[in-house]
Amino acid sequence: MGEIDPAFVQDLEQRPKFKRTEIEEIPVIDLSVSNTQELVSEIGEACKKFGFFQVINHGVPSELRQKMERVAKEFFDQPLEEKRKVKRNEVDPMGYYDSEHTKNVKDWKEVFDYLVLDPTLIPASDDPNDKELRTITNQWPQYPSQFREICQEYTKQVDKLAFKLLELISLSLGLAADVLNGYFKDQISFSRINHYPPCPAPHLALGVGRHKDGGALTVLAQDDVGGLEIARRSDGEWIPVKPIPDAFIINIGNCMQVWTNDLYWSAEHRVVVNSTRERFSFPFFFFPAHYVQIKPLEELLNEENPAKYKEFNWGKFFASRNRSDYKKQELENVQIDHFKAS
Ligand SMILES: O=C(O)CCC(=O)C(=O)O
Ligand SMILES: [Fe+2]
Repeated sequence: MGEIDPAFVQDLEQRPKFKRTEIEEIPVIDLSVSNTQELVSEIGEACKKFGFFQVINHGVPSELRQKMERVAKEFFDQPLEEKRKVKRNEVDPMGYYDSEHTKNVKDWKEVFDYLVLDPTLIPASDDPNDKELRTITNQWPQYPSQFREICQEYTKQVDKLAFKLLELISLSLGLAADVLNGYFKDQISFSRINHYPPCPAPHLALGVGRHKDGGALTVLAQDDVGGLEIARRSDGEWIPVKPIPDAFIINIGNCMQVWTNDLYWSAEHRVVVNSTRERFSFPFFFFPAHYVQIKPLEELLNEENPAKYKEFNWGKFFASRNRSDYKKQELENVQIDHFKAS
């Protein structure tokens, strides 16, 4: 099939196979079960084994989700010059973007990003000696007219769900439900809308190249097209995440892996594209405040389980990740493995 710009072509070993031997499903967890003990133990097992699970009966109204899908399509259906009126750049990192790189290869997608708290304070640069902060704000398009209102309402509900999951995860670690909440008082979380257009060469490109999410958790809605794959913790095999109507996919991010000293797993994942159907997905990246220092939680450490990571500043980690999204760089972007205690 068709030719594509070489900027999108993945290295041979990163290209999707489209051929599967056995398919394992990630756990589907019903948040309405009344037995908290049972619920938290299911969540704990999923966080250890996969770092990924889906939730149903989560309390986010399905009508709101349908509205999100509608305005997302209306926004991305516009001509490029309309979308570029709210284009993000290195100064204004929120808004529309169509040339993100993951692992230095261009992703077959376009995105729209917006903050939960507007304005949000982040470090001015990723230089550890630079103490300066800067304020970032949202950019909203004029059309669709309800876009802003629906996006904000949706994210308010998903943020609530993220706090609920944070508490369930804390309980699953044998800790008080609210031990981690304080880190999110000035959260720098943002929501993204991903649009993956049909691709003439799905065997060469990826919608999003393999990566781990940086924050604490990601709460993701996907439509019915499918394409998300996760690397299984036990053997690295790529397993597809089946679309379930109205479910949210939850994945553990880098901060949670460090807090739990590797007990819970931030799984690598990627998105494969297809030649016939466009796809939309809606991740909410639940990020601590910029000033939070990330390190294994003292309560979980002992002589047999010493800290596997040195502490690092979340804001600087975020700033460094953000910088590498914009252009091809010589080196891999920052990873938690760079903070492993030797
Ligand atoms: O589109 C998806 O299913 C996942 C996207 C993703 O991993 C991301 O935006 O970080
Ligand atoms: Fe991701």
